[in-house]
Amino acid sequence: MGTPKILIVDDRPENLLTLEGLLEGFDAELVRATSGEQALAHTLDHDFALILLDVQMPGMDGFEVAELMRGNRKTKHIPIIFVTASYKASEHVFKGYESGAVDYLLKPLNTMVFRSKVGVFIELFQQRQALSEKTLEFDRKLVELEELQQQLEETNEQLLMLSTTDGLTGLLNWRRFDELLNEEWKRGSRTGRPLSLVLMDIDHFKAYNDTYGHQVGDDCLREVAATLVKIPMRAMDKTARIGGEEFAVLLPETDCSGAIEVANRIRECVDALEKPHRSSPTAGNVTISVGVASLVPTPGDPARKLLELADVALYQAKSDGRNCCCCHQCSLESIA
Ligand SMILES: Nc1nc2c(ncn2[C@@H]2O[C@H](COP(=O)(O)OP(=O)(O)OP(=O)(O)O)[C@@H](O)[C@H]2O)c(=O)[nH]1
Repeated sequence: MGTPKILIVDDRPENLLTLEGLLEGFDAELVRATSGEQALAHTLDHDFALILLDVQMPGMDGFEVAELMRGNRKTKHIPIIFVTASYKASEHVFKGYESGAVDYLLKPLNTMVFRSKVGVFIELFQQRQALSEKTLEFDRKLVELEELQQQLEETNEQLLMLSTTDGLTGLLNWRRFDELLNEEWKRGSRTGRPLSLVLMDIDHFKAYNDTYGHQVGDDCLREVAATLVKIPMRAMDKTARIGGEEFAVLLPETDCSGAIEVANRIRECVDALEKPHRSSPTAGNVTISVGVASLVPTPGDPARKLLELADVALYQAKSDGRNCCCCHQCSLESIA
């Protein structure tokens, strides 16, 4: 906090000296002006705690100075005490207050009264300064807090993303898929609408890895995942990588025939990639086998039931020669 400044204005140097004497002992810096013009100029360079203003001065008098100060945004809040020897009854006092003065003292000044008034204004100024510093600090802290909050939200979003996403393919991971399966199972139990699951497994992927290397195997997994993402599906359908070379699509409110349609589309799209797989005993390119299961969820049964049925269908598709779809509901008949 800076030392409070007091502007003393009087055209007579001896009066300025008297004021200085009366102000002795205050922890304040005194700035002097011998005319109204000089006083106004000082107000532009300093922030005063108080102005002691002589009324009668040649040129611009004290009232004019006060009026001009009240009209200016930077100076209108500065308290003014008019100090004058001329006492012309209440009309002058009134004029002083009208122009914005906060007090009006007559010469000769009563030392006790004068000093106690000045003391009050210095204290007020210091309180105002302390308040504005606290306000600034508070604003700074508020900005810091908002930044921290934003960082926290971003970190939480990233954490959530990491905990629900498969790092290799960007698809949902097993953990999230399992949650969704349970949620949709419960929803289906309430609505009585069917829930379908399409389970996919890349054929002879061990041989693919052995032939082309693990890195190329990873690229292949990404490519299959990207193909799944491109296949048009409804917003509520969820695609996940649920195991090494195993993928799943959860299809809420979809019956068996709808799920078979999706399953065939997916299998055809992967086949159409024509991605070479020279060590595949069943095809010259990367293919997938697909198992489909569809159920109207029953409240007492676990959601895993759907997964188990789809798994049985997938096993059947593998047994049927791979690169095909099997549906559990269709008596495990191969459908492609
Ligand atoms: N590159 C790569 N390979 C993986 C990843 N996860 C699992 N695998 C491999 O996938 C292969 C799966 O092999 P298997 O379960 O024997 O099945 P498969 O060779 O695909 O044979 P079928 O499923 O019967 O057609 C294993 O060799 C795993 O090491 C992965 O993240 N990246």
